[in-house]
Amino acid sequence: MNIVLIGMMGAGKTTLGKKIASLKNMDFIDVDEYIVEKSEMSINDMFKFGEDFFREKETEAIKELSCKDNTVISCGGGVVKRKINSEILKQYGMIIYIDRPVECILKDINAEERPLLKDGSDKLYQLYNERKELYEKCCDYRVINDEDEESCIIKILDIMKIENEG
Ligand SMILES: Nc1ncnc2c1ncn2[C@@H]1O[C@H](COP(=O)(O)OP(=O)(O)O)[C@@H](O)[C@H]1O
Ligand SMILES: O=C(O)C1=C[C@@H](OP(=O)(O)O)[C@@H](O)[C@H](O)C1
Ligand SMILES: [Mg+2]
Repeated sequence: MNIVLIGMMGAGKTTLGKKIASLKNMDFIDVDEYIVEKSEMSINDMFKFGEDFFREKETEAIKELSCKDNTVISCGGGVVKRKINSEILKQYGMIIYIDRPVECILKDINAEERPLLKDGSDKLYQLYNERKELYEKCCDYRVINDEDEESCIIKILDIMKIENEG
């Protein structure tokens, strides 16, 4: 059984995914880190070739993860933009949407590391509005992450417990 984390950039997918995996003795894969390692290029550099260049690599990476089991897979925020990605991820396991308010995200995010935010943080509100329906449609569970990391981890562990018992 795999856990797939989706949600906006800065929602906490990478941070929470690592912690959940370690607490539950599961493997951890961050799709962005996987792509960066494989292509030996930073995400920022990939975006210099256009967003599609990165999205192709993202779809390729997701396809390659099909052999995974007992793994927490943290995706990049834009993974739901391509229907094919959502379809593949649904087969991998339980999809949890980490829904963190944009105001909270803005306190933590380093916009320089996120190429899509180069035009300013208003862009984050725009992306949130564009994507929230896609996240909701793609997920099995939605977790509101508006407190500290620990509170969100407890919510995710509760969902995993319910799934295991059910
Ligand atoms: N409640 C919270 N949940 C997750 N991350 C949080 C929380 N509060 C603060 N943070 C910080 O916000 C940042 C989230 O970034 P990251 O895990 O890279 O998100 P994502 O992978 O979704 O883009 C981290 O620096 C993390 O320490
Ligand atoms: O939302 C997006 O389109 C993106 C989110 C990033 O991942 P995180 O959500 O882990 O920050 C990364 O994949 C890339 O910068 C594009
Ligand atoms: Mg991440």
